[in-house]
Amino acid sequence: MTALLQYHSAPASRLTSIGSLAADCLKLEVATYPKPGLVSHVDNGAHHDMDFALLIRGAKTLEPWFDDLAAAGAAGAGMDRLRAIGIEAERAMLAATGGVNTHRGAIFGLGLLCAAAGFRQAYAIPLPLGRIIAERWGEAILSGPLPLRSHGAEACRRHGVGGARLEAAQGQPAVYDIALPALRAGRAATGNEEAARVHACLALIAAVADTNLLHRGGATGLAFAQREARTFMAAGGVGQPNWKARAAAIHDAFVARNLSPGGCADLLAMALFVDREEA
Ligand SMILES: CC(C)(COP(=O)(O)OP(=O)(O)OC[C@H]1O[C@@H](n2cnc3c(N)ncnc32)[C@H](O[C@H]2O[C@H](COP(=O)(O)OP(=O)(O)OP(=O)(O)O)[C@@H](O)[C@H]2O)[C@@H]1O)[C@@H](O)C(=O)NCCC(=O)NCCS
Ligand SMILES: Nc1ncnc2[nH]cnc12
Repeated sequence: MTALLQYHSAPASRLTSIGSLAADCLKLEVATYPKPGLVSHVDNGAHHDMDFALLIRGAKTLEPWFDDLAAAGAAGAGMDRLRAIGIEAERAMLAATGGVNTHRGAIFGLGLLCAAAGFRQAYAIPLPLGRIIAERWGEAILSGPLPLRSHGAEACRRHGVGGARLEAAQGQPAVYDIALPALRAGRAATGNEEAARVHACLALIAAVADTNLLHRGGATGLAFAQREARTFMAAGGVGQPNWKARAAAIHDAFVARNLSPGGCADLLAMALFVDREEA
């Protein structure tokens, strides 16, 4: 694959559009209600330091960094280079949000999808983006530096889950196997894009070991969140007549317990990106 890099270069306009699509997907995720415990255009969920405007500001700030990641992917960058850009993007996000971590997980997961999209466009390789991530960067993701004190790393150590790193190294299975089919089923059931996003979000919460839920609520919090989401999905998700009231009741129950599945919010945005990029 590396030899190809000397002879091909990616069309700049297509690469530029990757950052804008990624930022749009982050904005669409925020503009989705009811998402249990999460911030939306309606309320701040279980968050005291974030609101809709702050998350939109965070998303806008990241657009050029997603473009840089796409360009780096197109240029054949290894994980060290992507990590360096990701750390700069984290700094830019924190500067724009007054120090609030709005999108650290998204910089990582969506950033890797952008790098894979750049690579795929540059070499016209018709593989799913998740597979490109796993094959090109999977090993380096798992063997890379581990933050000692991040909430996610702590939750992984304590509860034996894989978190954002393992998801990415395995080619984003929650995006491909859970969120995308749910997004499409939600669309087919309702013809409504926001309802389809709610359906995908609840499907993710039902299945993913979100380290934010573990950090805030421990194993009990994660089990509660998964049980609520599974009951909602088993009753038909957004296919049930009173779906909005039921999803809003789950949202209220998460807020009352201070639970917020920030990882599932990121995975929803990532599914929206793959849905568009691989269409
Ligand atoms: C590899 C890193 C992602 C670091 O990961 P780690 O797990 O060690 O650390 P965290 O800082 O906790 O970040 C992980 C974030 O990933 C999201 N996430 C959680 N579970 C999953 C999952 N199962 N699958 C995928 N993604 C998941 C989640 O992000 C969202 O939550 C953020 C809010 O988090 P936090 O501030 O902890 O939460 P609060 O509850 O609000 O805190 P308090 O108010 O209680 O204090 C929000 O940002 C969402 O995005 C996890 O938080 C990575 O950061 C890394 O290595 N970076 C280096 C740069 C790099 O390599 N970049 C790659 C470039 S392509
Ligand atoms: N909508 C949202 N609410 C809270 N945390 C998030 N992280 C990413 N999107 C989020």
